Amino acid sequence: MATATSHQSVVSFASLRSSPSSTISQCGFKIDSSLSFTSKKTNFCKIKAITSSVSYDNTLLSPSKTIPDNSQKKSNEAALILIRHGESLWNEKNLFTGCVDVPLTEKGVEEAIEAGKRISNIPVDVIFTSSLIRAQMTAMLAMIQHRRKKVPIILHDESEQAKTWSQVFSDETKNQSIPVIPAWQLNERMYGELQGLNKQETAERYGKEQVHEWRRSYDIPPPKGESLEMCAERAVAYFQDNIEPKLAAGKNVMIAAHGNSLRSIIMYLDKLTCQEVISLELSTGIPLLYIFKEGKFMKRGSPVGPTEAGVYAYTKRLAQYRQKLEEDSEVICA
Ligand SMILES: O=C(O)[C@H](O)COP(=O)(O)O
Repeated sequence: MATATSHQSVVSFASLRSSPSSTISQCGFKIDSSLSFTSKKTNFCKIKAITSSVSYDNTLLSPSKTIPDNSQKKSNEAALILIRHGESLWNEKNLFTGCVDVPLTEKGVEEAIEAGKRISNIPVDVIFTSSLIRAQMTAMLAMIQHRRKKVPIILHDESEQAKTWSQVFSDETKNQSIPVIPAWQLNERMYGELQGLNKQETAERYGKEQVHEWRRSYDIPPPKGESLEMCAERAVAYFQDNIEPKLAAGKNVMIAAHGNSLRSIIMYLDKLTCQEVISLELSTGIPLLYIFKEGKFMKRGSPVGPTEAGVYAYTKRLAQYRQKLEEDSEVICA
């Protein structure tokens, strides 16, 4: 169950963020108002080179015929929902997990369902997840709560055969589906030789400060693992290459990923410094909403519940979408 405290910790952190035009210099990269991300240590071209564009069946993104959904029209505005996966079996055991692929606990399942209720009136046209099961379970469980009742379908593009064998041959069915695009670039940071170790025991062995540095610093990697900076190089580059173009085309996007891959993306969206990102903690299963408009990301906090009026007042488009859902459910109930 999501707690008020965890929600508050995310929201209160927002007040610390720097102004939209701030420049990050302390940690070797600079973000300007055009939201470019360049690394001093790692050339941006190199970042681009390690990511590849996703290819998938675009017809799954085609507009619904039954709901003339404003979210489907070309627009300069779109919703972006970020969700850290629900509690995993290794979160429960307090083990460093990283890229080890463990499922959700029952509590994690409940958190994902609760997250889904919170965003059930917000349009979602395409979902990106990491390639790890805890993020995929979270995305699927959240989407089954959505009032629009579209079916999330994982797009397998690992081989030509996988693509061919998973084709859908009905336009109507495609219109009632949401493509789910898995990407390893959104995976949790690779925790190196800490994977599988108990967090408390590791702190006792190496000292609290050392372990805190490994877990939260920007550029100090855990032994043989990825620092947040290294994780950002793949996660933010993927976001820029594959997710931002969708938002720019007016598609509403949900990303289900991990504590550190999302911290790196939030650092980019909120233009946080490497000092500020140290205190950014993401709770499991708490959705965060951004509005992408005219090339800028506006943080809108965490939707508290499906009926919370405030969220829908953020933009006319969200309000219209919600109203349409209300009208449609009245027709169905009548
Ligand atoms: O990989 C892990 O162990 C967790 O998902 C995130 O861990 P952290 O809070 O130590 O970054």
